[in-house]
Amino acid sequence: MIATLDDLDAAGTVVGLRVDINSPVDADGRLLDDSRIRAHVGTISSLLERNARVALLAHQGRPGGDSFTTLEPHADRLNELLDAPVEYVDETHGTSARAAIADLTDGTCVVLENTRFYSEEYMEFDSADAATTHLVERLAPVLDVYVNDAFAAAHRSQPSIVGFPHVLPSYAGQVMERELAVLDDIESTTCPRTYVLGGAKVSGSIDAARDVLERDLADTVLTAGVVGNVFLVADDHDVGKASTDFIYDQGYWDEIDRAAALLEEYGDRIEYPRDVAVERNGDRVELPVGEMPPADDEPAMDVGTETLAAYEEILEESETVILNGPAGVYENETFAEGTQSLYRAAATVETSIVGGGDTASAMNALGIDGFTHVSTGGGAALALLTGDTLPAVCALDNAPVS
Ligand SMILES: Nc1ncnc2c1ncn2[C@@H]1O[C@H](COP(=O)(O)OP(=O)(O)OP(=O)(O)O)[C@@H](O)[C@H]1O
Ligand SMILES: O=C(O)[C@H](O)COP(=O)(O)O
Repeated sequence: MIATLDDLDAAGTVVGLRVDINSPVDADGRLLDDSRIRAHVGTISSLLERNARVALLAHQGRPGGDSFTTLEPHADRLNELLDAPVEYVDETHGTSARAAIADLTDGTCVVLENTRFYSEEYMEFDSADAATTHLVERLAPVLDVYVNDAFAAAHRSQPSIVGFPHVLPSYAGQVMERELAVLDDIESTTCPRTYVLGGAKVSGSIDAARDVLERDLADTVLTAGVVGNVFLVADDHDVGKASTDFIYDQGYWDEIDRAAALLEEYGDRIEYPRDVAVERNGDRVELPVGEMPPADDEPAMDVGTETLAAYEEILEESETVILNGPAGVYENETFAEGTQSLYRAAATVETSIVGGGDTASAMNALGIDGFTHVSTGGGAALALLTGDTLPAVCALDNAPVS
């Protein structure tokens, strides 16, 4: 049984709080979306109001990636959102970081620097070995307890996620608690239950599709995005050179056989696009499957209106819908129609659960709300829906009791 904040005597306690505020940023590192930062305000405020002393741990981006930046903008945004003072230190476990933690007073918070600025954080360990990393060995002695609120990174067995629970009394934060309560209990939702698997996480989506079909969790799986294109190819349709090259370049070519095997076994419960919207000289041109392939330089960027009509009919008959990943390249307004229409239809279903950091950002960008639950996690939500045990949850489950 995982301990929660209800079990923590917070007053005067130095709390190492791991959150996931990994956010879209522009070329200058400015925040483009603060959904994940806002999602953690409840947990942070609750601890500060109870006079805890909070050291915030988080990652931003991946080494070498475009969004691999400092957490200073995140600390500035938290300062705007929280009533209590939020400091920032440009270190994670060095002397300045430990001094900043020692200087905390009741009800104050310091944001430590991006955990992934240190190479060990981007490696995977079991909980015991993670506890021997520099990050954990240097920070644990200056912390009293650890709280993990970073559901969106819960599928990563990295030191800041699984190391501290091996050596400190540990608790789930409010986001972690809420996400597990919803996503780890899909069985209790009512049927017919439809899954919409879109976006670009093809391997995880096919894992999830197989799992929910094998476990009879899904009455229907609707595919869209790159996932939908892979299923089109798996059923011997030619999506055109541009999208075929994209699938290959993303390393998803082997997924086509896995998708074909799923169609073979569960074809009556899997839907893929009947038409796609391709980009032709910058315009949106819809092509029914029977008229494909498009020209070599015309990528399939969205699902078409015929597909949307068919999918929306299935959603109208559904009692529960779980969605992960957008239907198309929603960042480009010309190809946002599929995501907008499909997610608006999904929001009218009795129980609607949205997974995915990108998907949640898409919902905000497109002004779509009304869902029962919007997860902060993409890969983590998919892993949970696939029946995987999340390393973060396993570590919390085995943590020493305070
Ligand atoms: N047909 C398509 N071709 C190429 N890219 C697509 C297509 N459809 C959707 N995408 C891209 O998929 C990306 C989002 O997919 P992803 O699976 O990462 O979503 P997510 O799980 O909600 O996000 P995350 O887990 O990364 O927070 C978007 O950037 C979008 O542009
Ligand atoms: O954005 C996410 O999915 C989480 O923050 C995990 O990030 P990662 O995929 O870079 O580990």
